[in-house]
Amino acid sequence: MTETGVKKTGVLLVNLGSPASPKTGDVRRFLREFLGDPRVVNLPRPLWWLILNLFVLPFRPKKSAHAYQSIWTEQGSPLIVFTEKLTAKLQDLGGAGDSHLLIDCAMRYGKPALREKLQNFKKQGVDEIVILPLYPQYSSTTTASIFDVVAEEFVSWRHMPGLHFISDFHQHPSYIEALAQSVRQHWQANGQAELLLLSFHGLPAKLTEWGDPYFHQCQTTGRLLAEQLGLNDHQWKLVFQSRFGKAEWLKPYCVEVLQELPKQDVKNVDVICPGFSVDCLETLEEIAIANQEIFLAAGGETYRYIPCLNDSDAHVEVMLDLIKTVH
Ligand SMILES: C=CC1=C(C)c2cc3[nH]c(cc4nc(cc5[nH]c(cc1n2)c(C)c5CCC(=O)O)C(CCC(=O)O)=C4C)c(C)c3C=C
Ligand SMILES: [Fe+2]
Ligand SMILES: [Fe+2]
Repeated sequence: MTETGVKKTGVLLVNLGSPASPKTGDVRRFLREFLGDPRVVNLPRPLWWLILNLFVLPFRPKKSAHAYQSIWTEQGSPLIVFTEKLTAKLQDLGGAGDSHLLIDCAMRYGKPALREKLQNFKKQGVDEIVILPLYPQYSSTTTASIFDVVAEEFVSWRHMPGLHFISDFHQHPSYIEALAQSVRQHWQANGQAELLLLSFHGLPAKLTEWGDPYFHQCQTTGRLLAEQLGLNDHQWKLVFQSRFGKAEWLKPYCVEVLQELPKQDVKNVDVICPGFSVDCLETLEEIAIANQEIFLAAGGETYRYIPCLNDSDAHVEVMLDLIKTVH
């Protein structure tokens, strides 16, 4: 509690995280932590332990390290740099005249560690904590995994603060409007392609049967964004990217659609990734570089990637609106 008796609130933006560096060893450490999370891979533990240690960790890190090297910046991983810049802007705008509001960010895997940031809030004597996962659409593999760590940390706290957990914002009007504004700006600068492709990170298809609402939330985001932009059904399409492993994932697969489109005489596309709050490996390397090459090789002519909301003012407004809904 502050001297004036006003409640002190800590707001934590939480993102997935990145390796400490794009070197193979650091990428292996990161993938071991990430892929070892039972929320991310649901297989029976002993079976997955064998697959992970015999077939994934000896090979995947080298390939992923190469991909990370292609997007790494002087300041570090784009995902962490953008998340930190967004947080800094939010501190300036939202935190300023509101000294009882502490705003910070953390990563679910790697550093800055989520539990350390929660302990910081504890030291500062917060009365309430707002956890804001930077995943617009809820998934058990991402959002729930953040909750698991928060819950684990609280086990050892004698005095647990109030807790607000923002489980998704897939249809929040500010988020939809910020996306629409970003698309309109892109069209003004580059012209409008025949098709707007909305690409979301994929998931094993079984998770939807088991009750994960991610697929439906992606569809809702897509429909609302298309409505906001006044697009008819032929002018946009929703796809899923970043398939991992051999199981069936959510469809349609982004890569397959990009290979088919030129055959259907659709040769110009704009691509946006509304399921990612900030640009990262999966958008900058996979979508903006690798998938562009696939589309052009299949006969496509223009392929333009629309960046994530990143640290834009519109994104800061989305975050402030979300915090206002609970604080
Ligand atoms: C079983 C595997 C995976 C599931 C399920 C999964 C879900 C999922 N992931 C994101 C967001 C991101 N994933 C990122 C990287 C990444 N994802 C997987 C696997 C699964 N993701 C791997 C193995 C990797 C590492 C890179 C690689 O080897 O390909 C990232 C980027 C991190 C960065 O540092 O830039 C993000 C972001 C979501 C939203 C999601 C489910 C909805
Ligand atoms: Fe306040
Ligand atoms: Fe992922």
